[in-house]
Order: sequence, then structure tokens, then C-alpha cells
Amino acid sequence: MIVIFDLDGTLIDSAPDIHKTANEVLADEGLGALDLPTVRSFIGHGVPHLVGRLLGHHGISDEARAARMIAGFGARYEAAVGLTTIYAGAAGALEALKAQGHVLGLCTNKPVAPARAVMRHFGILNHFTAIIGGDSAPTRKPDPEPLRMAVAACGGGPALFVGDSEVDAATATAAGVPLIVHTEGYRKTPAEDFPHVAVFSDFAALPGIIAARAEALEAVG
Ligand SMILES: O=C(O)COP(=O)(O)O
Ligand SMILES: [Mg+2]
Repeated sequence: MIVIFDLDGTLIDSAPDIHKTANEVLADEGLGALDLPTVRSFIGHGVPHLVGRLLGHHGISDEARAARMIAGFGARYEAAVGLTTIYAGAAGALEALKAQGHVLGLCTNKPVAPARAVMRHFGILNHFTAIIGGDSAPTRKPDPEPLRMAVAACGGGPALFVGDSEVDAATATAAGVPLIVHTEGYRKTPAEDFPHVAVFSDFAALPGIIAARAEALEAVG
């Protein structure tokens, strides 16, 4: 079946690099640094939202400044992988899923270029048939369109979405795609509150969860 993954907080812990880059663009504007938990809480809606929250934290609402910071973030972030880690077992789980015959796609609000760069860095890029980023469609998650695009680009048909956040939960619901929650990401509310078909904290469990869903679907179909 088709399995679409979110990126930040699901496959990789990119918050430390996003935090570093955020503080660099704040410094460019003469604004003070924010701590990691604060910046982490701003991740998941894409770069324009992140920049809006950084400025909002300083009590500023200024479109020209925001545009400059979005451009600055893009220029600095693409090369920022040094502090990012891939979740333990994630690469092995992707390999196992491919070996089981599943088609893998990515649906992130991160722009495509840095998404591809970090996936290449961790050696997982080639597992993915389709990569939809925050700049691939006119809308971003939680709008269902990017997720629908990812499923279609993987050939269409029954799909599962693996994500970590409230944004992913809303996207899955809107698109009608069952959600599997990675509990070690950036969510702010209990995973149990998300409409989900399964939760996991350890990637070793994921291939089994997906195999069970695929078998159940075959039994019904
Ligand atoms: O907010 C972002 O830039 C990306 O977050 P996502 O990979 O969890 O969609
Ligand atoms: Mg995420």
C-alpha cells in the first residue's frame, strides 16, 4: 500500500537546526534569541508561519521584515543538517517497508529543497517515490491537498499517513487518510487525542503496524 510520511518530528529531529537558523535570522534583524522548546513549538506549519511566530514573540507584525526573514531562513537553512538527527530505527523501517512492497511518499511543510537535502544526508531519499513540500502546492498542511497530491504521485489507492503533530492529524482527517502517530515528535497535545489508527514510539514497531493494516485491508477488499 501507499505510506506517506511527514518529515520534521516524524523521520528526523530537525528542531536543533531550525532553532539555530531561527536565531540567526533573528540576529540579522537585531532581535534576541529564543530557546529550543519555544522554537520547537513553532514547527510544523512551514517557514512563513515559523517566521510569523518568531516576530510575534517579539511583539512585531511587519510584512516586509517577515519576507526578508523568510528569504534569510531559506538561504541559511538549506545547508543546516549538522545538528539534525534521524530517529533511531527510521532508516531501517523505511527499508523494511520497501522490502514489503509498499510505495513511500513524503508530505512535509518544509520546502522541497531542504527536505531533499536532509533526506539525502541521511541516505533515505531514494526510498521515496514522491516528495511534496511546503512549496509544492498552493496550500500547506493542514489543507488536505498536499497529502492528496502525495498519494496521487505514489500511484493513488489505499494509503496511510505517518505524522507527529496536530497539523498532521488535521490533514489526515481532512484527506480521509488513516493516521499513524509517531509519539516522539513535536506534538503539544496527547497522541491519544488525535484521530488515529495506531501510535508508535519505536520505529521497530512500524513495519508490523503497517503490515497488519495492509492485511486487514486485503481481507475486506
Ligand atoms: O514546519 C515545517 O517547516 C515542517 O514540518 P513537517 O515536516 O512536520 O511538516
Ligand atoms: Mg512534523
